[in-house]
Amino acid sequence: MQSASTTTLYQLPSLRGKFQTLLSRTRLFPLRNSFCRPRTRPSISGSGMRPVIALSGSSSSSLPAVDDGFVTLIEYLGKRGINVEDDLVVLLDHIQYACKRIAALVASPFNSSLGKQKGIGAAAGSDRDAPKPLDIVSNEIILSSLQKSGKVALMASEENDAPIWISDDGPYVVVTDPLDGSRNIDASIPTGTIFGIYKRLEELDDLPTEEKAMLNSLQSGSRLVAAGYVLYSSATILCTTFGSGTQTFTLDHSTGDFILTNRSLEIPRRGQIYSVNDARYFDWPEGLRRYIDTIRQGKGKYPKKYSARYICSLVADLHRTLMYGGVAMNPRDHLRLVYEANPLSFIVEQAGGRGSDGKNRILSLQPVKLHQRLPLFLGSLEDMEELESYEDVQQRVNPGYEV
Ligand SMILES: O=P(O)(O)OC[C@H]1O[C@](O)(COP(=O)(O)O)[C@@H](O)[C@@H]1O
Repeated sequence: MQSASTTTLYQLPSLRGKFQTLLSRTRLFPLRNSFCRPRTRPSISGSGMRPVIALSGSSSSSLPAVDDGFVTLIEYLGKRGINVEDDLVVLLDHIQYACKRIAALVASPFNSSLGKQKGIGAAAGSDRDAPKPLDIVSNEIILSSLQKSGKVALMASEENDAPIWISDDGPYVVVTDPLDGSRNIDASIPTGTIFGIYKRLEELDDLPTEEKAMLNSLQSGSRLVAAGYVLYSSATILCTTFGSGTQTFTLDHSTGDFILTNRSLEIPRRGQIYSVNDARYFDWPEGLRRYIDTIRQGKGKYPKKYSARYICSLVADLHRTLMYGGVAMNPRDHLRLVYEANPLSFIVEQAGGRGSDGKNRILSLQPVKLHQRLPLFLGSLEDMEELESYEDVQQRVNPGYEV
């Protein structure tokens, strides 16, 4: 029997009619090609292990020389950079602003008055004057920025049961997890914002709002035109893709700008690190146990003993994996396809890696529910191939864990 994560929208009888209509109205060519100039991957940035500032006057750069050697996010996106559509530049400008506000919030000494943890003060929604948890505040910050951008038709967020329709003529759809890893925030463990950007499906404009909002939110990850995450850690790092490689920008606190630090982040083909919550070992399927036991002992295809690293904060675990290689995983049905797995898989693929549910390429899955959960494996190409060769790696026993 097919699992929920591999059932296509088309196969669900209740949605089949709507999906047929959707398909007949939807252009089938990849939308992202219309947003970016042809892929250029200048060699200035090195392997991705050590981000470098883009220097002016580099002969290998396709960007024009700049006076001081610094390129901001907006300059990078604009006409003198990779030249994405103006609407997308405006949208990214608003998203980066929201993320800077969230960065300030998570680092603020006044957070206790905001109630970092769910459950401090009254639960969200039960008391108008109660302090709100930071993930709810972050959600409001992002929503407000998207509304002000004038470029967004709808936002679908982890924090809202249903997608929020913003504007009939906004050209984009934004999916987001506004503050992932927030369960760790009282300990100042890194957190992150994840976002993915689609084109609004104009073919659906005549449908009732609720219906078109849901169908727009359930677009396959293969239709993403851009995706990104922001890591709130010792540095605040914005990692993006517009379908032509993966770039990182680091927040310069002195100017408030995200500065390009790596214009072509490439994940090593093979790492020596696995990242998983291995307290769950006895709930894992046999294939996953064998895989982890093998690489731990240095008996896998790469004959070195692997190390374990697990922060339990998805963006941080992924960022380290992109930098150093290896595989980051959560084998149980926990992480969400629409606003976590899809944007992050797009980024990983654009960096030369792979995103999978243990069997299928994430970007080939058709979401059927906004908050659909699935096992998630992200990492270096060779590590991912080796892991998937064990076949039985999806954790079916998922009792729900307290911590
Ligand atoms: O409990 P597990 O299975 O280790 O899951 C940890 C994962 O859950 C997350 O905290 C997200 O979970 P929530 O969406 O419930 O906050 C990730 O940041 C982290 O990678």
